[in-house]
Amino acid sequence: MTPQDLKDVMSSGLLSFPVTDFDSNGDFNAKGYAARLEWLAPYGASALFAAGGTGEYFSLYGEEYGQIIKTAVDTCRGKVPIIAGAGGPTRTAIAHAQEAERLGAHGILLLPHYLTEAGQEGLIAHVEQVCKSVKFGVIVYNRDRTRFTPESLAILAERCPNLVGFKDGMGNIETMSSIFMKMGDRFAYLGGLPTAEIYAAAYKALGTPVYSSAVFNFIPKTAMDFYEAVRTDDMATQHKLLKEFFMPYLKIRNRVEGYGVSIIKAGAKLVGHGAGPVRAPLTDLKPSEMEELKALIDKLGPQ
Ligand SMILES: O=C([O-])C(=O)C[C@H](O)[C@@H](O)C(=O)[O-]
Repeated sequence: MTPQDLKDVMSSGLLSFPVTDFDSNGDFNAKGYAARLEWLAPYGASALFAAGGTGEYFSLYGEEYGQIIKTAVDTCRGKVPIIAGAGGPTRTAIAHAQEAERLGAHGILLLPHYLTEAGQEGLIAHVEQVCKSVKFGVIVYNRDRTRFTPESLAILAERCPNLVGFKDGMGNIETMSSIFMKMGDRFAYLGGLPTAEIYAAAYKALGTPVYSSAVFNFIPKTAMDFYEAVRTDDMATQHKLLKEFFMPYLKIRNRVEGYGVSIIKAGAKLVGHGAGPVRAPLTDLKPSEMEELKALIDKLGPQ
């Protein structure tokens, strides 16, 4: 897939980030992961991000990365494009980006670098080195310590023709608006804040209607229904789902840092597609929280 093809894929529809399956020892469970992707692929997401944030990229080790990307690419070939997460230190991000390309992924999402603060010049060098290490398309993820100004993105767009996408995980309307006004259709834009449904209508009003859904992992039909309601400006359906599901869901999610991922694995377990425990430093939901989440899911009806 060329970078332009990746940009086209990212320009419409709902995208999602599958969780990564671990067995009871906490090791990668390729069989479970393949079954998960087989289950999710027909629901109509435009692309799936393997080993992204919700896929616990930050907890992966050694050869697991390649095993996860290979499983995703092999399982979804001909069904749905696979964009691989890659991030951390520049050299790690490059090694993973190149491995993902070799394994047949359709592009990468460049996740934040590790720990340290960095100025714009350094961030530009980081992204440029990763982009230049591969031929396929790159989407940059604006989050945490890796935050870009519109000017930095313009420099990167000039230097890196294969940088085709911008995923926002910050939710700063002024920044997002300035970036969109400066870069226009040079990038495809992805609203990717945790539980992106909450921001979907606002981002659409800014001119960037595409978003990624983590809840797609356990309520794929509702996630697609919500996306359709955003696409068609059906505010009644959006408000009903926000009120009845997403707002009480946020109350559980916001109880503990890191629950943004844990609650997705909890939901997958509750709907019979368990992906095993999260890895430390994340923690799993407590039994009483599982009960609360189950009650919310049950109200939505069959998926
Ligand atoms: O890195 C990640 O997993 C994300 O931020 C994507 C999620 O799908 C996010 O958009 C969400 O939680 O809905």
